[in-house]
Amino acid sequence: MKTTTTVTKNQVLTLEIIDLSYEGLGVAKVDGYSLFVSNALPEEKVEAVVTKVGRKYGFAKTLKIIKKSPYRVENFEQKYVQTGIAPLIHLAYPQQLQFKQQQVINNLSKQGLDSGLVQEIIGADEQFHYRNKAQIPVRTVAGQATTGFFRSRSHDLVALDDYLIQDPQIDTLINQIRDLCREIGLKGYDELHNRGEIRHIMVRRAYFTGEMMVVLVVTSKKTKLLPQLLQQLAQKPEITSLYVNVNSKKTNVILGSRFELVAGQEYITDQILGHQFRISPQSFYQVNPVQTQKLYQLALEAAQLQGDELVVDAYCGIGTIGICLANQAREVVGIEVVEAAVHDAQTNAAINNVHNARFIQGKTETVLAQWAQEKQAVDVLIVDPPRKGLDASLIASIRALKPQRIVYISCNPATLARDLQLLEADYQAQKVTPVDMFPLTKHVESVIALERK
Ligand SMILES: C[S@@+](CC[C@H](N)C(=O)[O-])C[C@H]1O[C@@H](n2cnc3c(N)ncnc32)[C@H](O)[C@@H]1O
Repeated sequence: MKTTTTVTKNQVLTLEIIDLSYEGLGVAKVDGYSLFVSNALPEEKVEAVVTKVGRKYGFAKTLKIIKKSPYRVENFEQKYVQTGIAPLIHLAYPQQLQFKQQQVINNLSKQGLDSGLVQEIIGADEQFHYRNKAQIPVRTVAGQATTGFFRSRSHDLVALDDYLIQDPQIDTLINQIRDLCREIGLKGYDELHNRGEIRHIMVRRAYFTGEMMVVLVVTSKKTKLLPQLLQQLAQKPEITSLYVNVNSKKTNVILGSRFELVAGQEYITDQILGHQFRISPQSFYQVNPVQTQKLYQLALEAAQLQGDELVVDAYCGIGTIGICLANQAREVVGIEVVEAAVHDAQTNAAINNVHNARFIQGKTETVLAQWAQEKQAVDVLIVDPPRKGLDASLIASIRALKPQRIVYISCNPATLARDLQLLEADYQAQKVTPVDMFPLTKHVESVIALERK
C-alpha cells in the first residue's frame, strides 16, 4: 500500500536508486511512488529538492535533482530520441553500458539462469558515427524531396542532415543525393497514394577500404527523370557500386526483390581481422565494423579450437566468422538462407585462400534436422541467429547432434535466455559477455560459450 506523505516544498530528499528500469533511467521510490533519474546507477544516492507538492495526497509531485547530470538532453537531441535513432542519448556512456549489462542479467535471471556468468560489457570507443549502413526514406515535404527518419511508431518524416550514429561520409552522400533529386525534380514517395519516384536511399560504406555502395529504391525503372540522377551518381568517384532496386508495392518493406547494377562493381570489399570480405547488396553485414572485430575475437576464443574439429557456422551471412577461424579447424560448414550471401561466402573463402570451408544455402533448422537424422558429427556449433533466436526444432536437432561446444552470438537477450534455458539439460553456459555494438540504442549483443555436460 502507498503511504501518503510528509514532504513539503523545498525539502531535500535523498533518493536511493534501486534499479535501472525504463530506458535506463534510475528508479528511486519516495513514499511508494517511482521516480526516474537520468545518469544514475543502482545503489547511488541522489539529492533532490521538492519543487511542487501534489495537492490531493501531498506527495512530491515534482523534484529537482541537485546532482548535475553529466549529459544534457538539449532540444536538438530530442529528434534523435523521437526517431528512435538514439533513445539512450540522455544517459552518459557508462550508464548506457550499465543499462545494457543489466538487460542481459535481468533476462537470464527471469529464466532462472545464473546471472553471475555475465562478464563486464565490452564498450565501444566511438559512441557516435559508427554505423556503416543506412536505409533512409525519401518523402516529399513542402514540395521537395526530403530525407530523414520517421518519428517512432509513425510515418511522419523528421528531416535530418546529421544522423548522429552513421558514418559521416554516408550522411554527406545521402544529403548530396537528396539535393540532386531536388535539382532534377524527382519526387519522394507518397505512401498514401503509392506515388512518387524515390522511396529509399540505402548506402553502405566499407570502413577499412572506404568503398561505398548506393542502392536507390524506386517505384519504377521507367521514371523519366531517373536516368539523370543515375548518370550524375555514376560519375561520383566515391561510389564503387551503384544499384537500382524496384519496389512498386504499397508496403512498408523497404526493398523489392530485383536489384539492377547501374554502374561500378557488383560488390564492395571490407576487411575483418585481416581477411577480405565482398558484400553484395542483399547480404547481411555487421553494422559496427570496429566492435565486430571484438565480437568475433570473443567468438573465436569461445570456440577453443584445437585444429581437428568440424565447425558449423550457422546463420553465416557472407561467411565472416567461419572464414576467420578456418585456419584453426579441420573443416568449416556455413549455413545461410539468403542465396546472394552464400555466393559472397563462397567467393570470400576463395579470395582468402580458405580451402577447408564450404557453404550451404538453406535454413539452419532444416539442414541440421537432416544432419541429425543422418547422425553426422559436429564438434563445434556457432549460431548467430536474428532477433527471434533459435527455432524450437533446431534446439531438438542440436541436442541430437551433441556438439561438444556451442558458441551462441545473440542480438536479443530475451530469446538468448529462453534458448539457454532450453539447452540447459545438456549444455553448461561458461560465460556470457555482452558487447556494445550499437551505442546510444537499447540493443545489446552477447557472446556465450556453452560446453556439453
Ligand atoms: C545476425 S546475422 C549474422 C550473420 C553473420 N554471422 C555475421 O556475423 O555477419 C543472421 C544471418 O542469418 C540469416 N538467416 C536468417 N534466418 C536464417 C535461417 N533460418 N537459417 C539460416 N540463415 C538464416 C540472415 O540472412 C543473416 O545473414
